[in-house]
Amino acid sequence: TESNILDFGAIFPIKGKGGWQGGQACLPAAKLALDDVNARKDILPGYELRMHSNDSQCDPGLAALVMYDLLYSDPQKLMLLAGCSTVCTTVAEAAKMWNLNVLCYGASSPALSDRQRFPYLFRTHPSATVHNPTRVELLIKYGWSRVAILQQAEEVFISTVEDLETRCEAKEIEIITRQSFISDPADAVKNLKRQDARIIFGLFYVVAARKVLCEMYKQQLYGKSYVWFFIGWYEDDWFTKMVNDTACTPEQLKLAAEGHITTEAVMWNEDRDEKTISGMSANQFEKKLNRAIEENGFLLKENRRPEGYQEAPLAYDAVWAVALALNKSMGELSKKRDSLKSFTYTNERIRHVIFQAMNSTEFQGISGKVAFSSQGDRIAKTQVEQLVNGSYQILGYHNTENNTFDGNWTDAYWIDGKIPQDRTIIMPEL
Ligand SMILES: CC1(C)CO[C@@H](CC(=O)O)CN1
Repeated sequence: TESNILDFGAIFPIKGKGGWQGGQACLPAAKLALDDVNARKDILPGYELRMHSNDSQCDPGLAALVMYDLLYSDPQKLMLLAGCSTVCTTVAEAAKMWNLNVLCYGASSPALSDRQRFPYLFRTHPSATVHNPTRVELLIKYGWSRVAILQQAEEVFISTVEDLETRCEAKEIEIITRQSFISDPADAVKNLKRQDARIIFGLFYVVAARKVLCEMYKQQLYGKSYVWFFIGWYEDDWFTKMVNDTACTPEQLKLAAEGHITTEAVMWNEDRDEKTISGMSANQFEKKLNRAIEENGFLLKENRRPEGYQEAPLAYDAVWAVALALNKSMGELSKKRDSLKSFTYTNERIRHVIFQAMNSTEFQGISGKVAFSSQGDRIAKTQVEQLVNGSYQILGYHNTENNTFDGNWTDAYWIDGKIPQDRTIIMPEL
């Protein structure tokens, strides 16, 4: 009966033209989690969790319409899930007017870590700033204190670089120059060369990254005297696939790319065989996910994974976080002879009970330990890789909570075995 059903809304970016269409893998993942939590007798006993979803196409305007429809069509929703930074910004900013907590599984913008604008927002997707403690620790590890930054002029990279600069200053690491470009990096790369930049952080989307590689090749800003840090969530063949969107051949891009280091948030539990709260390991989840993606019609086209495959564990764990928070809230409310069934969009008290429950979330998910900071940000590990002989090798993991590199760290590979210098060393006249 309706009385034992708990409803929440979920907005997925599926058929969009721009932005991230990660709903293609995240919606199937969320459905898998729904089946799993409803099969558990020890979670929300006597209740069934039901998800009402729609497509935002990663468009904030459409998301506002979809959210309005979800809120003004029965049954009433207890909270909202969303993906895409632009959509999460719109939904999280508006939802507070309906006393709804929001959980975003696919939003990386640092701007969302703002409790003033987004008082009831949580994210299972880490902020893009999660790379920065790792970037700084790598500089310290290899003894570099003079670095440069090259970034695309996009909001997510601008605010990430501001956080990176603050962290570098705190560790007395000099940022000799910060170059940005809209779509053509040629002049920015020329300025890096002019300033004799050797250790360079690159923050841009993958299409721009290919253009940067080509400029690195043409301007000879690669090889044994340079260390480039790129973002690690581009697809593995991002610099070898045959698309002629740059003036360089794949071989030239590969030459320029050799040796670069990447950082990325861990979204699949690093121990793929570890049992998680659902009883499944990440490997077992992946098998079920592939079947679920096919059943939802997002075929693994010419076995290319649909967009959002990497983030699917974040959506799966988001539904678990909802179930566990509502379960905890139910317990709290029953002590006061109250229940979630008395939630309304004007009821601040129950919103606060759910917020407190979500705020104290901590469980082992498919994406690793799920826990939130005081701004609702996902606390996550990062993975460090290096491109060696054309393929990515994992160097290790960085635990950003205690700021340590995990146990089995593999040292980086340097041409002629020498760590590149961060500046030209003027040898004194002997
Ligand atoms: C790692 C990435 C690709 C960063 O963008 C996220 C989407 C967004 O922030 O809009 C999805 N995950």
